[in-house]
Amino acid sequence: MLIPLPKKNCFQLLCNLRVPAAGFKNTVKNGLILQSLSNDIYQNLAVEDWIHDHMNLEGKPILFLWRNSPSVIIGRHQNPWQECNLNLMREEGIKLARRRSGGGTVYHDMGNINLTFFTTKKKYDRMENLKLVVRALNAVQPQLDVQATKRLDLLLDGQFKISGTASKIGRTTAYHHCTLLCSTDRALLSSLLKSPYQGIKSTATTSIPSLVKNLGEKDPMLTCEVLMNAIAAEYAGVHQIDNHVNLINPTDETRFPGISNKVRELQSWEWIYGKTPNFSINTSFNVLYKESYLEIKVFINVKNGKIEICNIETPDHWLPLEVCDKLNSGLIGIKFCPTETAVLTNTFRSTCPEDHKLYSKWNILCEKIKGIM
Ligand SMILES: Nc1ncnc2c1ncn2[C@@H]1O[C@H](COP(=O)(O)OC(=O)CCCC[C@@H]2CCSS2)[C@@H](O)[C@H]1O
Repeated sequence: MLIPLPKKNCFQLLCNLRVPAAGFKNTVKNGLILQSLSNDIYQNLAVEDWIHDHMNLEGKPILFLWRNSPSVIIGRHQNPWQECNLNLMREEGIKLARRRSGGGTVYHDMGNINLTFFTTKKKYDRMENLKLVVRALNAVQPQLDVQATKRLDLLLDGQFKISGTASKIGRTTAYHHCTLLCSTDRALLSSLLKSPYQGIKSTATTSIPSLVKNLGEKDPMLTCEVLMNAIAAEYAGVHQIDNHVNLINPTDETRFPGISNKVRELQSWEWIYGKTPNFSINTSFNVLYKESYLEIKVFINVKNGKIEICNIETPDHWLPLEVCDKLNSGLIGIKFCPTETAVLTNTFRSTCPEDHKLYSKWNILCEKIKGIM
């Protein structure tokens, strides 16, 4: 539930984050620089939502700087099964988030900076923002060859992506957010952003993979801290504001009334997986039986993240038809996720008669089905 706050007051709330000094309100009139104290992707995305929903940015743009612990962030209209390796993410404890803006999937860790440029819809200008970032980079290292592309990536040496862009345009307010790779784990980035799932058909937005590089690999002086300060200084110069970075705590309900509800929504299964555009999976796998392989065919249709149609076909000399049908009908309506499937298949398993062969085939089948989720 949104707590309706007059938009003007919200700006005062944020202005007051700084130790109040005489004349402070005058010095922040033309803009504000914020930096999050949190490294939690859901909390930081909630700050973006909160500012977008509550602030009147007329004549007062905001730059928000933030970093996250390891997370994969998909675009608003994407399919996580198509974009990333969910099994690897679960193993490595890497968070998955769906953002409100469109576009492709990126990986964040503490070696990646995120910049959000909030403005009125009228003042929204992504190329200007990227030029500001390029100037800040060149102020630190004049020899860097960084250029913005037509699709608003930043490329290093004409070929390596160091920044990706996305945006959200509301009725009156807009934001442009982008990443900046300083010292991200590139090996992990590329293994996480490779989907192992076969046979997915969907209309979801697909990402555009690029060769990536860290600025720190070019010059070790280019750390996240140095670059955040340089960008803040350039922003302050452009907007003629005090070059002070206001540290904010996204869990502070007195500063951001209603923010915990936003965090909860961003963390929910319904938002992350449930908002996936409808899709189907048409695949098959082999199981070894009496020294030869048998093919198991799977067709699953997923609507709002839940299984709508399920058609698993096993050779009936391997698994009795009624057992397979039991699985097909049991899966309908449940979340397309391994934990829900495990609950269901464990319940079935316990109703299995003391038939060890059947029990083991059932196990193999259930593990394979969970593996595609
Ligand atoms: N952190 C990061 N920075 C730059 N490029 C990346 C990153 N992670 C992955 N990639 C590369 O970009 C493509 C996807 O490119 P694609 O163009 O499809 O998508 C984007 O760029 C989206 C940028 C979203 C920025 C938001 C800002 C705050 S929250 S997330 C991916 O396959 C990798 O090759």
